[in-house]
Amino acid sequence: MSSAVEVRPAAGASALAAARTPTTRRYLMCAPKFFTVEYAINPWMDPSEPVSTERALEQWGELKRTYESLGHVVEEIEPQPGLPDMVFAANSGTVVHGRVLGARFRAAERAGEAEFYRRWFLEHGYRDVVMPSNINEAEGDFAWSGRVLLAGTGFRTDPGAHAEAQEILGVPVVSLKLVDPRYYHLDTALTVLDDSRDNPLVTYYPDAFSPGSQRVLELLFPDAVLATEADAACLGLNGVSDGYNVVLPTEATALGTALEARGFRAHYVDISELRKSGGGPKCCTMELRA
Ligand SMILES: CN(C)C(=N)NCCC[C@H](N)C(=O)O
Repeated sequence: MSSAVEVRPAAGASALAAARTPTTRRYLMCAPKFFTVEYAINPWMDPSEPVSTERALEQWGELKRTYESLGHVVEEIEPQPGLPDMVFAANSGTVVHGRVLGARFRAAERAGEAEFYRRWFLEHGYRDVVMPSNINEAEGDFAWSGRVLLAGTGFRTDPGAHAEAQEILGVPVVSLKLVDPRYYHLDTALTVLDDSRDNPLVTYYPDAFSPGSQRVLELLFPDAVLATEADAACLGLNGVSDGYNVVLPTEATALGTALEARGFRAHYVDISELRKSGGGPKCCTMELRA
């Protein structure tokens, strides 16, 4: 990572606020050129509700420009007709320390996306690219937190994919069980705010997790920012952080305020059209970690 700049919390911020350090990120995104909601594979999707592809493109463009204005590098993959959910790039690969674990989707409707992303990695110089045998929806259920890969299961990613990720990526994996179908992917219930090795921090909505997984999160992240039902219900936990700047859906102002009290800076984007498919900022953003 590069361009580390230490940012001090504003005067008057809570005593819990720490110095935050943003680092430049590389993201892979896919324009929602063919975005529609024509099937329902999660509770947010209603194919009878009208969807504007044009509006989705505008919102996605604003998200991309937000990252660029924060100094991040955004790569793009070509969208493909017939794959309306391909905009959710985070579902198609987990990249940690330059190693890539590809995706295997649970729904037949999304299965075709994985191969386009695999090819993108190979064409962009990635040599260590492994496609999984278990169902694994990539960063939808895998979140790198600096020392361990947090791994969700319960709705999409198979529990067996967690051991596979550990073996292929060579990092410790901690399994977490999701229990609320509205929060079907880990990244709808938890955001990594700081993925530095020495100071990892997350925010999460406890009720989205089984009691055992809640205890694991408490042990791993005793200082975590606990999100409310209202924060989660607008997909507020589908945020993207660079260690200081956190990009959140427009409606997630209460969560944004809580994060600012802890020394982060909230940036809001309207993702209302993409949310009709059950996605938010993080879903549209795969991080390419060197
Ligand atoms: C983090 N990511 C990527 C997500 N949570 N993904 C949104 C996927 C939405 C899609 N309609 C689906 O149901 O698969």
